[in-house]
Amino acid sequence: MQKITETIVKQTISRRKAQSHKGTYGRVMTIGGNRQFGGAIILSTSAAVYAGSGLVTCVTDPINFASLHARLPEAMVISNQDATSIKQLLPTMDVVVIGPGLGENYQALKLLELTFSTIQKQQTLIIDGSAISLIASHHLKLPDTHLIFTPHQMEWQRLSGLPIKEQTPRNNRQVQEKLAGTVIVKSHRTEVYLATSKNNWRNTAGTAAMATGGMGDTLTGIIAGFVAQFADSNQAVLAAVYTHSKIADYLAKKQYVVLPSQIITHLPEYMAKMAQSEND
Ligand SMILES: NC(=O)C1=CN([C@@H]2O[C@H](COP(=O)(O)OP(=O)(O)OC[C@H]3O[C@@H](n4cnc5c(N)ncnc54)[C@H](O)[C@@H]3O)[C@@H](O)[C@H]2O)[C@@H](O)CC1
Ligand SMILES: Nc1ncnc2c1ncn2[C@@H]1O[C@H](COP(=O)(O)OP(=O)(O)O)[C@@H](O)[C@H]1O
Ligand SMILES: [Mg+2]
Repeated sequence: MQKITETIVKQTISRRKAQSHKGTYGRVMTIGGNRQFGGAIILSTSAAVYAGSGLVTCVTDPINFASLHARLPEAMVISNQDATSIKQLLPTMDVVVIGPGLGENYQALKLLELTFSTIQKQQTLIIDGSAISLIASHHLKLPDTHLIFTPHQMEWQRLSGLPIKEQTPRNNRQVQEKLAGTVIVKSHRTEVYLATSKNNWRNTAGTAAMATGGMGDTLTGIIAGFVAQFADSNQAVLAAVYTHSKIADYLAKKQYVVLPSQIITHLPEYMAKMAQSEND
């Protein structure tokens, strides 16, 4: 196992070029948030905006529009029932996140299937939460695109068939090869199995102060923002995993629990610090 450290973050986050605009920094679509789990997609979308994505569009149940906009006027919205707009806009995105708070009912399944049939080869699809559980329970065929799965250990058990005790690096890698995507197995020491490299990676940051609902939803937005902006996708994934946990470690010096929204608020400052020390 290789260690994910701050060096990777410093190598990944570069200073912004003066001659740039929002189009330079990537388009992200976040899909999820039913009536029960609106908070999950608000966290994912907020993390994508605060991580620096140029333009972010959230596809969710319209019941979540007002609460999302009250916290994050920067995000655009589309109703999760508006298949025409989704089909039209999804192919223009660099990165799509699906799953945070999506739920597992019939409507959620249809939205996941629509996403799979609309996504293009050159795009990146981050698959999280309910979307992972739906793929496992309905044995869905995966689309031909750049896939990033972000299961916690229980979701990984559902998707891979490996009980948590048998989730060894060797077994995880075997299933990753079948899925043909990058797999991030989240735990107290998250592991990353990159699709285009044989190296396996383990996070060196993270704290039990992160063990609270919405923490993984937040990670999806950070990964989306980093992949949308930075040239090397593998580096971007590793840097995102570390950044999420490192900000939590910093806040946990003074806090018993760290809230996902606090990590989001601290993203721009941490990223500026990393960009300044780019070549240190
Ligand atoms: N504010 C919100 O709207 C929230 C919505 N959420 C959404 O709720 C849906 C269901 O996700 P959940 O993860 O809650 O439910 P799941 O039923 O998929 O898994 C949760 C259970 O898995 C077990 N588990 C074992 N190892 C674990 C590990 N390493 N990390 C986490 N859990 C582990 C725990 O017993 C835990 O109760 C997802 O769509 C998710 O995005 C959650 O993220 C919680 C917050
Ligand atoms: N004890 C812990 N130590 C380090 N990181 C943790 C710990 N507990 C949770 N995390 C991190 O918090 C996130 C939880 O993700 P997940 O279970 O999907 O949350 P949710 O679905 O509620 O948003 C993961 O990134 C995981 O690595
Ligand atoms: Mg989760």
